[in-house]
Amino acid sequence: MIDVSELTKQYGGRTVVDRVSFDCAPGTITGFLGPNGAGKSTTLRMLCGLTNAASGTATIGGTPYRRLANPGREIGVLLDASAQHSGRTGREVLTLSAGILQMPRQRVGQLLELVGLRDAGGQRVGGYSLGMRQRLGLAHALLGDPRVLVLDEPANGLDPAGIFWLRGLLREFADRGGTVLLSSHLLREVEALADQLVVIGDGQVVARGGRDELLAAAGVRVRARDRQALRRTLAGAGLPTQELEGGALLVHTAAETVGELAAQAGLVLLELRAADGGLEQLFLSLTGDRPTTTDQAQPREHP
Ligand SMILES: Nc1ncnc2c1ncn2[C@@H]1O[C@H](COP(=O)(O)OP(=O)(O)OP(=O)(O)O)[C@@H](O)[C@H]1O
Repeated sequence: MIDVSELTKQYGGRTVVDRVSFDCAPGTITGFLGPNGAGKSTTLRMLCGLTNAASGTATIGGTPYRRLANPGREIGVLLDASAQHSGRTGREVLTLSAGILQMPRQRVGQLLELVGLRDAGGQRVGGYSLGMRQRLGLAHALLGDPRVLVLDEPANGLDPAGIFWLRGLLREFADRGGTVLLSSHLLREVEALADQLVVIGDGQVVARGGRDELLAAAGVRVRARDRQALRRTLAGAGLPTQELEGGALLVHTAAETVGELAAQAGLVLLELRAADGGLEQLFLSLTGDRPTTTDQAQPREHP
């Protein structure tokens, strides 16, 4: 369990993280979203004890990162995949860390296999692509068999197959009771992966909650064989509708509610899904910013 409470940070007299609070429960994946410079990385760095907070607290299982006896066994962290020793091989990097974490050496081979670097384990990290460094960073984060993962832009540099693989890996980790917190600009990625969302804009949390519940605010697109009957049914349940192109209706409620009402009324639905834009619309309306919707984000360096 991650618990962030009233976390605040100033740089040069400017508040860049402003009383940020949220928590992440075991078995869930939380997406931490916000435009460039919103304060995501700074928040994650404070959570992982890399930057001091001006005020507020951040704990992992009730303990601040710096007071964890063997942090790598509790929390796996990947904040900057490019910050790895370029002169060592992937296998050496993991073997050194396995020693520090007191993990059995055979775990190194297992993890290289898991992240798809079995054949590249003997190559120097300096020759790795960004996607390979990201995979190595994930192996590193998973090395101590932690219950919590904190990942800053983990999909950066991964190709579509890599992103698909990452999704499965994180979902399985959460399904086994792990807690995942990941930041991303890639809204479609987060939409597909996270069950909880924390949206930050200008240092402040502007929305947080279940993904489905937050997306319901963006509305549902529904199309029935008999549009007028559907409109009457929804209106009868106190749900006003708006006309969309293609004969569809926009309604502000959960898709499940629309489906149930339609079924009760014996209506045939031809389409029922989150309204176009989904998370992107939500993000824009909350932060007034333009998100990155393709895999173009670049890693940042932190002084
Ligand atoms: N070490 C630092 N010194 C001074 N200002 C900093 C430092 N680190 C971050 N900032 C500033 O704090 C603000 C928040 O930065 P942060 O990196 O946390 O944002 P972010 O949401 O992670 O952005 P991005 O998505 O672009 O990585 C920015 O205005 C940034 O310029």
